[in-house]
Amino acid sequence: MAGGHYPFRGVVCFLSTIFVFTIVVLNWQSSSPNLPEANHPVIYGKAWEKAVKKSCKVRPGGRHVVLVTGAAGFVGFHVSQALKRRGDGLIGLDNFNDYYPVTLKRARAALLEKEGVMVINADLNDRKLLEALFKLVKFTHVMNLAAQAGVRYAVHKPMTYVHSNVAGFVSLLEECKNANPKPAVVYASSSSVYGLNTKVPFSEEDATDHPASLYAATKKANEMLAHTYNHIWGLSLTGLRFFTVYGPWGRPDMAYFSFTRNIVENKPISIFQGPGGVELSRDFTYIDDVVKGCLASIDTAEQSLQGPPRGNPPPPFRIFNLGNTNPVPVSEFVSILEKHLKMKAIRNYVDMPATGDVPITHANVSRARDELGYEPVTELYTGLKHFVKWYKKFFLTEEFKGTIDLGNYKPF
Ligand SMILES: O=C(O)[C@H]1O[C@H](OP(=O)(O)OP(=O)(O)OC[C@H]2O[C@@H](n3ccc(=O)[nH]c3=O)[C@H](O)[C@@H]2O)[C@H](O)[C@@H](O)[C@@H]1O
Repeated sequence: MAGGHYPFRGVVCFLSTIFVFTIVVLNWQSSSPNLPEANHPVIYGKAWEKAVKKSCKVRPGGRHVVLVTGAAGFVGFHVSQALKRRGDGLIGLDNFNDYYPVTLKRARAALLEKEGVMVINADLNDRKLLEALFKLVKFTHVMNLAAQAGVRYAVHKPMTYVHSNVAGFVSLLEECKNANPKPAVVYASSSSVYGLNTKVPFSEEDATDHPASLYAATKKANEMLAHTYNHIWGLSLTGLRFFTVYGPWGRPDMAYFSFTRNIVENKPISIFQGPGGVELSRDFTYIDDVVKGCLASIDTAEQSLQGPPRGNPPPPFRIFNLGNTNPVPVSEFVSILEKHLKMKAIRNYVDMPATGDVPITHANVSRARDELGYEPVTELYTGLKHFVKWYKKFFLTEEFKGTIDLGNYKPF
């Protein structure tokens, strides 16, 4: 009797395994912080391919065809705009993760789309999509600005840094080395790789063996991974160490943005102090200067080796500091914000949390000056003036108020 039930039980068992598996996969997908929500639903369809090609068309004045990752992010948005405006063809990629309000990322992407730049909603780990893109378009360059940013958040969500900055970067490099032609790659590193170094200003030749945060460690990992792909596959790789980049359309998790918001809303701000009440200083660098450095890196990058390396020397492996060369204590930077906002900040001086900040950043940019013609020209006073003007327009004027809804967002 019981024996008669066994085949039936087998079927039930099989079906429930499938059911449980499906639930697990669906759950995993919905809990994945970086799950792309397709804004270009007909991926791989003819219309999609046509749109990709249109976005990548080189116009008069342009030379390159660039894949810009992190295009809906702060630096990626500005770099994409600058490339498009000078005639280069490009496609943007972004996973629109919700580390900070997605409304801001969508607003940046919408502006890009208006200017003819398609921004695809996808993650760097989406190998199928990358493969399809590289098959469809002969990219001359890849500008990798996609990353899980933020120094302090890494204490709370280490795995999202591993997912985007480490796994995502390797996935991208794999596709670059498989592509035909192989593009030259420029990627974002960070001043944080200098970590606990005490010798200032920071030079590219300095050792970077003591990262103070997991974020910094992933950026250092990017540089190391880049080295191996340069060495083994002959990919052209250029790393850019950005120094606290700020400006219009910036990141609400960063101090200049969150402080502005709090000052305007009459809320207190916390100014971190190091041991012994020492002020932290940052080499705040204005976005327009950084964009020039990014474009010059693309323009001066040698081609990747095409075909198997077969003992041919790889193109130069390059790393540049893109800073302002003038560190400013955080409280002085708050005073400048107060002037532009014509409001007083409620300042709370607090001990710096043990979440990975370093006392000072200060860039030596001689190498970038020599090889890229990089010259930071924007004083902090002027740069913050531009930022405050933008902030007032989008968050305080009747015309634009509400177009970028930051809700109750508070950075870590
Ligand atoms: O240049 C870099 O390498 C890094 O610059 C910034 O990191 P950070 O310099 O920490 O930028 P903010 O978060 O804007 O902080 C600026 C300064 O304000 C301080 N701060 C921040 C937040 C706060 O509530 N209070 C405060 O005093 C920080 O300690 C820091 O000295 C970016 O967030 C990183 O993604 C980037 O890689």
